[in-house]
Amino acid sequence: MTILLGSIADDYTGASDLANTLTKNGLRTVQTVGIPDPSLALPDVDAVVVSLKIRSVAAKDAVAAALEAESWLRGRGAGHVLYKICSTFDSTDLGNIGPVTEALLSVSGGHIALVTPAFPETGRTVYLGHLFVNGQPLDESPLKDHPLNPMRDANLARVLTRQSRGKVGLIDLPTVTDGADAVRARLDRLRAEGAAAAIADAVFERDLETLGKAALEMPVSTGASGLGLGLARALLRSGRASASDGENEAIRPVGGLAAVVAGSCSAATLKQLDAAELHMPVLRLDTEKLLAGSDEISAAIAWAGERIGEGPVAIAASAAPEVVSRLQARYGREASGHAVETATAAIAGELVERGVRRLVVAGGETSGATVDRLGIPAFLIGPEIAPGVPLLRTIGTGGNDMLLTLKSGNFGGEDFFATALSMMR
Ligand SMILES: Nc1ncnc2c1ncn2[C@@H]1O[C@H](COP(=O)(O)OP(=O)(O)O)[C@@H](O)[C@H]1O
Ligand SMILES: O=C(O)[C@H](O)C(=O)COP(=O)(O)O
Repeated sequence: MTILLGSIADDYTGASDLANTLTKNGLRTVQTVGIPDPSLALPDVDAVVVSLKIRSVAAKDAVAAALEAESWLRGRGAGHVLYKICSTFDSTDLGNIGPVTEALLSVSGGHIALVTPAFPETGRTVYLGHLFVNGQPLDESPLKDHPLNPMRDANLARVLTRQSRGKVGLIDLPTVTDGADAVRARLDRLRAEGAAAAIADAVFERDLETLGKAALEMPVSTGASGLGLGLARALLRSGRASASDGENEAIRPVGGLAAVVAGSCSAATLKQLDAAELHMPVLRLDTEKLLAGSDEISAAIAWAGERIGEGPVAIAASAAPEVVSRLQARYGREASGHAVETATAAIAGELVERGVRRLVVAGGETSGATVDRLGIPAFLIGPEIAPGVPLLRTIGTGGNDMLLTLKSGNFGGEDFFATALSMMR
């Protein structure tokens, strides 16, 4: 298998989001979970998105995992590697967007990385280096209350500088509007001034097409699905890739029971759970009792066992910011996050043991913990359920196929869970 484009995603929902965008824009794409075992038969594709769970780990560990994935992707022919980060630039001052970007540059011969989280289709735009989420500055959006990495600064050059060794420059919207040559010239000037990365403005898809065309001439870039759109379209327009119809066997029914497991505490997910409660049983986990040592996992499985034969059920740890803050104040941010992820993953594992074959998971870290617990090696990309969220079909599970949806916390409309379950047969 020789691929054109490789990507290293810092969480699993972000990986499926990007895989969805690449597929929609004509690239045959597969999503792997980490570096696949050599025995795994992957389909012939143009792009591979390697899912890693490195958004919230120590920078040195994120760098090591990313470099291993980069080497695997280059070994399969990837001429360009996109480090896929969150469209809301989820990170803390301790990394990892800066350290991983600089590490990828150091091994690829690249000198400067174009960086943009813009993804206008989902309301993420960048202007003068400032990120806006549905028109709100990042630090005034719900992302300011994220459980693991509250985003308190909309100026991405400042955010990236705080976690990078090199300087961070800006490619402003007028330069982007002047086209790919102007972007390249700006990158050359910034590199000459000692910059290792440049935040690029983007408000419309045409800006992403310009940035993708410019970025593709370099070995590395960093961004969200919007930059993936630009890279895909640049590959097709250059003739290096031929458009695929996106048809594959991902949508073939798997049957079995169905469930939703939610760990995202985003405003979107909380609304989606409230809407789901109108048409399906929803269990809200008591995370205080969970962390105090009560066997909430067994209780949740017993609750599900009484209901799941009648139809899909949802089990959610998700809670409002003030509830999350209380738990974090008592047990610590990282410890409570990890404990809850471990619990929701264990619940998902027990549900699959009891016949669930169609599973919707809400949350990036939550999805990573769950997919790792289920031991899934890779996914085929199915149809889009909502912008940024595709249906996925497992591969490499010995014929015991499952359909999954790994929903980015902030994505999807209020009826997302009903829509996803209706498409997963
Ligand atoms: N009630 C809760 N209290 C504290 N942390 C929680 C609670 N529910 C979920 N979490 C944690 O919050 C984090 C949510 O992150 P993630 O799954 O990536 O969602 P998102 O996609 O919205 O960022 C996870 O670490 C999860 O374990
Ligand atoms: O928003 C994005 O770019 C991706 O979908 C993503 O990274 C989602 O991460 P989350 O933790 O599920 O919000």
